[in-house]
Amino acid sequence: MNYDNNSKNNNSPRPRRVLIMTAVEAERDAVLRGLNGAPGIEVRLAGVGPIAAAANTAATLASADGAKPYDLVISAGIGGGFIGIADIGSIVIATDIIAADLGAESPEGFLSLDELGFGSSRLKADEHLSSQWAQAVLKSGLAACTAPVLTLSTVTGSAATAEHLSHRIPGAAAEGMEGYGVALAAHHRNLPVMEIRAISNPVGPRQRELWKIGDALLALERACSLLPEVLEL
Ligand SMILES: O=C(O)c1cccc(C(=O)CC[C@H]2O[C@@H](n3cnc4c(=O)[nH]cnc43)[C@H](O)[C@@H]2O)c1
Repeated sequence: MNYDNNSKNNNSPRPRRVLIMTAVEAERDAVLRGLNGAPGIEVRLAGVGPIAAAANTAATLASADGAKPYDLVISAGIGGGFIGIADIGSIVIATDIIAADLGAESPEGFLSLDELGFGSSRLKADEHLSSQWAQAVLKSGLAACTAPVLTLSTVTGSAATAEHLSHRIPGAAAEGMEGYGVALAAHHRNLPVMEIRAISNPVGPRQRELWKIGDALLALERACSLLPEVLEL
């Protein structure tokens, strides 16, 4: 990817037109409140789950063909946090975006896409921008970390599955349902990608009534308010 850029002190070129994909309207509205009209960043709905997210991101990227293309894609939303790693109300910014349930079961255990020889279930997030954003979030007073973020078609709903995922993907801090779909669409166009998850619930036994969606949306809004400066837009 080539930007004409004057970005300071890094190897990543500075993005000029940024696409943020959220699953649902409440997340989109939180992101928009945070951005507060910042130029150069557009927010679109991905729908829930990796399939809708891939299709809608690909369509949105294609719609820019012939016009000014996007040059950075971000998957943003609330998510589950792995217990002891990412607490409710904290922010996780992905180092790696991993399709954690894409593969095959076998008597010996789960086989990923990589192990099956069909490609990779792990896509790298833009390292520099992700780290800059996490540092800015931390500096603002919110808890934040960079770590692998899992994408699943099925929200984890038991301690056994949470433990299994943690064991299979060491260091995973959060899970959501769209990141890999958004990232794959960006990857097919050689575009850099990031994923941010504001933690609304622990990964584990399903207790939907205990999800702190308001806290997570507020954290998402605050993190997104820092994005224009991080991207030097
Ligand atoms: O009910 C509401 O007001 C509301 C507001 C904002 C978002 C929602 C959602 O239900 C979003 C679904 C979205 O959240 C992600 N998510 C959240 N927790 C998890 C999890 O533990 N595991 C996987 N995904 C999670 C996911 O990306 C969904 O698309 C409701």
